Amino acid sequence: MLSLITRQIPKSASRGTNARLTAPLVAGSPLLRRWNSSATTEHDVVVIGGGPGGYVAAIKAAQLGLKTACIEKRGTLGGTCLNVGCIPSKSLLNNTHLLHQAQHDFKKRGIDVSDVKLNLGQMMKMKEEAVGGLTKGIEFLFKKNGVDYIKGHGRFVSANELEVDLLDGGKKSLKAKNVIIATGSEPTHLPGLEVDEKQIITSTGALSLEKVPEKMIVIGGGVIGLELGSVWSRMGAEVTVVEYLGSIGAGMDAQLAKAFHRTLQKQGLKFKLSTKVVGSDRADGKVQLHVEAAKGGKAETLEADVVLVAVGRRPNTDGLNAEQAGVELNQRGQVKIGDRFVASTSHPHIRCIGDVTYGPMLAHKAEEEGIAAVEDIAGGHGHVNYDVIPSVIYTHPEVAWCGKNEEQLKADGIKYRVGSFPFSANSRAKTNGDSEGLVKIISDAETDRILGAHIMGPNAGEMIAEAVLAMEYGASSEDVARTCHAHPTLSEAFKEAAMATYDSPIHA
Ligand SMILES: Cc1cc2nc3c(=O)[nH]c(=O)nc-3n(C[C@H](O)[C@H](O)[C@H](O)COP(=O)(O)OP(=O)(O)OC[C@H]3O[C@@H](n4cnc5c(N)ncnc54)[C@H](O)[C@@H]3O)c2cc1C
Ligand SMILES: NC(=O)c1ccc[n+]([C@@H]2O[C@H](COP(=O)([O-])OP(=O)(O)OC[C@H]3O[C@@H](n4cnc5c(N)ncnc54)[C@H](O)[C@@H]3O)[C@@H](O)[C@H]2O)c1
Repeated sequence: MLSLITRQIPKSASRGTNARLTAPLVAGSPLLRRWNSSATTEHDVVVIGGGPGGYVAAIKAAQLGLKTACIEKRGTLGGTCLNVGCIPSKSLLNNTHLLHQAQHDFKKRGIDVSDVKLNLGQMMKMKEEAVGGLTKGIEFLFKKNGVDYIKGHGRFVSANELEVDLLDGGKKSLKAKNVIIATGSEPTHLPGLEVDEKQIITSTGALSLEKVPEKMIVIGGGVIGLELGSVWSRMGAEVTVVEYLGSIGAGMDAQLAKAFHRTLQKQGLKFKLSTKVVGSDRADGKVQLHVEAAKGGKAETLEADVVLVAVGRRPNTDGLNAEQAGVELNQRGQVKIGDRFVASTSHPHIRCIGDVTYGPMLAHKAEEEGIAAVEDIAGGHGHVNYDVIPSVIYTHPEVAWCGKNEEQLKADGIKYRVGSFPFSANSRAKTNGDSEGLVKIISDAETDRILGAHIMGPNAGEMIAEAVLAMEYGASSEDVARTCHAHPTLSEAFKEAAMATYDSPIHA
């Protein structure tokens, strides 16, 4: 029986209503006429920052008929994500995966290739082409939607006035009825390790190394460390990940974190968990990294050609002069926001979204917030359901999750049931010879509502969309298990894991 209770709007909705825009803005609506009839040349919305949060907000605002400008200092649009984040890292992840397959996997599949070699220059060129194409694509979207793209560094002069140091010289002043701060984040540095982006690097340097280092140390076993550690390991570097905590994966479900750790070890990555970095030296073209047990004790020195510092990112409000507009930062440097993304109690027309404020530092989270903030400005009800924001680590296998993990539910005292299904019992994964990992679904012990989904496996990043949709609509595990899934697909593993929460799966 399908449980009716699970069809209700999730009580998890944390801001606004579940409907995106309860009062839709259509051409000719009084709200739009009010914006359009404004005689002044000031902008209705000025967005500071052209990353996924900022550029999406700017396009949405223009689509809603608001006169919009977006200030970006980088010289290209797309922010961290398109320029030095999601996109270039995924290009390298995809191509190094293919390289690894060609070198280590093709033979067993009956594909004989010889002399497979890395052409690093060509791989980087393809990455740059992907970045160039996509960033220019946003510029095109700005033109198409009539967003004024202002290239330069923006700062507040007052709550309604901004000044821009233009990239090609000179200054420009803008008046704004509404401002959206979307200035993103920057890599966090570690004291005692001076970043030069050649030997001691951040993720930005790790996307553009000119040769494969023999030995690479990655500080931080979170998302960046594992993705970019995998990239360079596949290209032939000996990679050691030094992680302060006792597990990898920056907060993923503990069972999956253990399985993932074993898988990455099998792929050749080495790990030093519960280990902290206490200093570094440089000599003879090498970096000596001094580490010791996190809780004190055994000390040792590790040596590497390149050290990647991947210990998190910090919100970026440098040179924004935000205090001028009553904007406050918390202890972590994040812009404090209240309801509806409002960033200044004295000036409610100033909003803030994306990495520079609370929440997971993810491009899709920034985008959702960008749209919701603009819908709020336009008089609708912007909404982001923070309980169903997916996370993906794009290694191979991928790891993806959404909602709560077992540790969080235990801490919250919520009774739950777990259903798991291994890809080794999924016909498509077996046929593809790519069956490492599992799907794990956690549902409420009383209502069967899905509370969390955790996947390690091929294409986990695509599969998690099913969990996100199910959770957004408040589905039960049984709803998913009784939904027909095509055969043979990896998604059948998702169905069987759902079945396993309340019954026995068929194929395991
Ligand atoms: C290596 C790496 C890989 C990543 N991979 C993924 C992934 O696969 N999936 C995912 O969801 N997330 C990923 N992320 C995270 C993602 O990039 C960020 O969450 C996302 O870019 C945040 O968007 P944003 O718009 O808030 O900020 P940003 O993308 O940081 O954009 C902010 C922009 O504002 C500009 N700016 C700052 N101050 C000013 C100013 N005063 N005036 C004018 N312009 C200014 C900056 O130049 C920047 O371009 C990755 C990050 C890194 C580093
Ligand atoms: N696929 C993706 O969605 C993706 C990819 C890359 C980055 N990002 C985003 O970028 C952000 C930054 O990524 P990240 O990997 O730098 O941060 P992270 O928070 O994911 O991981 C940082 C890791 O470094 C460890 N650490 C912190 N200080 C340390 C120290 N002194 N010594 C050793 N270990 C230490 C932490 O315990 C943690 O495990 C993340 O919030 C992530 O959401 C997302």
